Amino acid sequence: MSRVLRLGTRASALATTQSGMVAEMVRALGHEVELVHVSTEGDVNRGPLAQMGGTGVFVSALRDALLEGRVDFAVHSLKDLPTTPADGIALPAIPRREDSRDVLVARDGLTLGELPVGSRVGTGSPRRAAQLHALGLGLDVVAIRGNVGTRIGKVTSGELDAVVLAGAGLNRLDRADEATESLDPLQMLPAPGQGALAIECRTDDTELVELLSALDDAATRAAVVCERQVLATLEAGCSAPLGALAEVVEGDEGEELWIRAVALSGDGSRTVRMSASGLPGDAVGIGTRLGSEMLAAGAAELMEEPA
Ligand SMILES: NCc1[nH]cc(CCC(=O)O)c1CC(=O)O
Repeated sequence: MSRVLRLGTRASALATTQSGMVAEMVRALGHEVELVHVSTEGDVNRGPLAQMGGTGVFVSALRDALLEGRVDFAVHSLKDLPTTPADGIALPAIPRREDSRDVLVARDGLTLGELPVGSRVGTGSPRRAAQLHALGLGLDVVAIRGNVGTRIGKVTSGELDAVVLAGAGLNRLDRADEATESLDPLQMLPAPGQGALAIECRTDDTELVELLSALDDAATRAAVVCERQVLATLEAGCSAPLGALAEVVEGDEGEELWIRAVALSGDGSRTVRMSASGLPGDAVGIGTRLGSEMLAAGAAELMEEPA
């Protein structure tokens, strides 16, 4: 391709790092890439995300820039993408996911189990808050927002005893060594799509759709499609108290997809926890089945209960 490819990115450290990683992947395929900054409502407005129209606040400005031809492609954290496809926007690549787990960054190197009763643990995520409450450790869950640096700063300053963050974000910012524990998904299931990147471009830019599809990882795509199908079936948004984690593993008869999911009441006192498995090619079907079973068990009503 002879043109220079313009990669639209938000200005945050995590967004520019993720875009930089993808820019390198595209350059490795032999193409020229330049980064173009685009600001979004989620960056400008510092209020609680849940009051900002919920899903997609970080996403729509980049999609507008794509559709208006100001940029050629964009990188999102997959977990921030609404489950409904956008008109004119293609998702040619979901690169290989590395760490999907949440991590704890606590004072004095503490793990979750070592935090004393009454410890102040910060998170802005209803999913993380509900799962923290559900552990029954007597933690005081404090609502916070801000970028990774701001959140960790509240532990460094002594304002909080710990915060919970996506491990992938810390790894990408080269701050993985600040995590004091990677949380076992048995205790803390991640958000659907957590840790995976989504690369978007215009559907009608068929040349670029084809080029970017070289960066797609089929196993990661199957896993996150399944996780997001649970979310869609439960008609929940990215800020719902819902965790889901799927993996493609080698079984006796070839590849199998496994998924675990949990829906919680806001205060974590009630949970619907279920799992399913099947063939990776049936990721949508597996996610729909699991979501339907969770609905039948009352998951939708649970998630509406306040914190
Ligand atoms: N909610 C914002 C957000 N969107 C994606 C990530 C981390 C990177 C990822 O999950 O891929 C984060 C930060 C966090 O949850 O700690």
